[in-house]
Amino acid sequence: MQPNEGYQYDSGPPNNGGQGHQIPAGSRLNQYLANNNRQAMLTGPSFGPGTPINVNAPVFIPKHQQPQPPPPPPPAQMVNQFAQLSIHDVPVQMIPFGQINAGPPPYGPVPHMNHRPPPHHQPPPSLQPPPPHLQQAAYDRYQQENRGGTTYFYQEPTDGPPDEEHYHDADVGDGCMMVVTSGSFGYNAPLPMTHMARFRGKANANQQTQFISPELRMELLNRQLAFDTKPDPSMYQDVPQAVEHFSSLVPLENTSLQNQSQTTYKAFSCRDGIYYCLRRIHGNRIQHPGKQTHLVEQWKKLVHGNVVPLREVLINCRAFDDSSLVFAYDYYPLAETLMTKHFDSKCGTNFYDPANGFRINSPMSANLQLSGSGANETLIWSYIIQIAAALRAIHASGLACRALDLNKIIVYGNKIMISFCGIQDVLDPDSTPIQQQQNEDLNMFGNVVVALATGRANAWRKDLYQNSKKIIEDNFSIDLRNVIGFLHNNGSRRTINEIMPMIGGRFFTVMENMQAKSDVLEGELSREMENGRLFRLLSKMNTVLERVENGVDDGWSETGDRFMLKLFRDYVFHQVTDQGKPWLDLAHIIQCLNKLDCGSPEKIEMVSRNGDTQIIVDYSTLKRCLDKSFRELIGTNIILHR
Ligand SMILES: Nc1ncnc2c1ncn2[C@@H]1O[C@H](COP(=O)(O)OP(=O)(O)OP(=O)(O)O)[C@@H](O)[C@H]1O
Repeated sequence: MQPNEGYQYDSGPPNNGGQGHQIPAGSRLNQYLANNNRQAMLTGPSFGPGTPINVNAPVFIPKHQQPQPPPPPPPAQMVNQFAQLSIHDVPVQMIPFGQINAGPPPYGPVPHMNHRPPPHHQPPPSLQPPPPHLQQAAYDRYQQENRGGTTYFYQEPTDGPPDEEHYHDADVGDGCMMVVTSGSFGYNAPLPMTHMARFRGKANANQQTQFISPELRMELLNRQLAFDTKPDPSMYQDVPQAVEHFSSLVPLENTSLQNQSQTTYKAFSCRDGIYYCLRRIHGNRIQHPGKQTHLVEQWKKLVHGNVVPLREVLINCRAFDDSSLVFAYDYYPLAETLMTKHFDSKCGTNFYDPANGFRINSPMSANLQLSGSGANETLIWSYIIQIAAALRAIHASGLACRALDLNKIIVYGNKIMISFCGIQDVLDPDSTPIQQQQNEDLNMFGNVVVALATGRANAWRKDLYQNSKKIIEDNFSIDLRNVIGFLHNNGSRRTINEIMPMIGGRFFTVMENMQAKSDVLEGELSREMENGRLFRLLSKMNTVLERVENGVDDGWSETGDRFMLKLFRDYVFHQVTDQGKPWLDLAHIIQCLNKLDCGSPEKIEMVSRNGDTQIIVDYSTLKRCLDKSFRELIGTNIILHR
């Protein structure tokens, strides 16, 4: 290796029994180091060998220089601290569905990495595919049980993870990996399910301050799982593989019922790689596209936080063996309707797997329960404010919702959104004046509030209304009664803006709550943003380090800039104390990586494992080494998948 600008090295120290290389007193190097950071030398801890070098982390001690016999294990405190910061390191036992079930293979494209290990690179024994008899044994370990129409595959209890990582059965959902429901629902969840269940372990203080909060993480993981669900094609023979540019259709409701006129699916768009919510209108042929769909463009332009955006309309679509009308909306994973949330939950026919947050409706939920717990007044006001905001935007765009009921309002996190807008305008182009249609929206809005307040989905019906009024008078504030009275007052001309004075100060409460949530999320985002940056840096480093060959250059990883990076890797991750104990400190790792990322002028001392080479180098040089090596890689024979 040639000396390079920005770093120096000497020819390597003699092996002096773990004392490291002594920098000669009076040498220019010693003076340089002494002048540079005198203060740190006086106060900083000396972990390194021999002369206390002015670096802000212990010097890497080559293995053969460590004192013999091998030191006792590091103090529990240090190890624990590091372990607490790591993701659970318990080996996760995952057996692909294809190996536990003689049925169809796992669905969806299995990512194929095309990884070709070099000839001398043997996978560790644990990664070798198990012999057939062991595969059978793996299959045998899975028990099958039918509970309430849902078939669970679960693993017989084994020795389990180490004590400190023990999860209660409820946490891992009986090791449940695969959920098949009777009838038409059979979702094959991807393998990460098992490890996601493990994330449910209690977070400790360190995790809470340094990483995303466990509740939010679980919520996001659950949503991710919903994105990843794939349908079982053998059970969904009537669901097409593709609908124009949409593929991987997953029913979001029971599609096997008789006489359904509309059904909903999650689908993946090959155009932009995003999931959408498709609403199919069965057997609907559009005779005059221009006339019937002229309001679609206006709906597509409507952008509001409480309205699910309409993205596309497919007319006369043949994918379902008829002429269907398909509306594509943004997809919100695990969103549920107000009907499901407040009226369905007690009937017990919805399936919810607490281990992975996987939620589907079972076929039994077809018989909707019309009574439920409803909602309390605070929640109802929050809904009123959000629905009013949505209607205000819709009406201001010269449109009317025309279909507003408990099934058309979805709950996503702590916000609610009006879904499936625009369908009515295409199905039933109406010549009624828009004010009248908007007035009708207010009536339907009133119905929703009455239903939520009374806990009966049809409480607004004429024959039940007197009784409903009585319940509301007995249990809710006069302000809420006034709002309902205003929304149901057909006698006068009304606009949605008139509801504002009735909402009054409650508006600020809802706004403050949302602001608080957004602050929390922003805080989480800023932490994760830093993690993402360091992850990219680590990925870059690891693609370069220990690469067996780069094109024709066999010694690529051991020479030049890569040699520097290897020493740096040891400096960052493989530090030991002067007693030879592993020195584990996440703060050190993060600090080093941050300095590398920004190319700090600060210098560090790196020592090769055999102790022959000692290098003083600044981070900016290391950054150049990394960038240059990575450029060399992508400039030669690497195929980049973006
Ligand atoms: N934009 C969306 N993103 C994700 N899920 C959605 C979206 N819009 C609706 N859903 C979900 O689609 C499912 C279909 O709705 P649901 O089955 O309640 O309606 P429906 O029974 O078809 O209503 P209706 O009785 O009016 O026909 C619901 O679980 C709902 O949460």
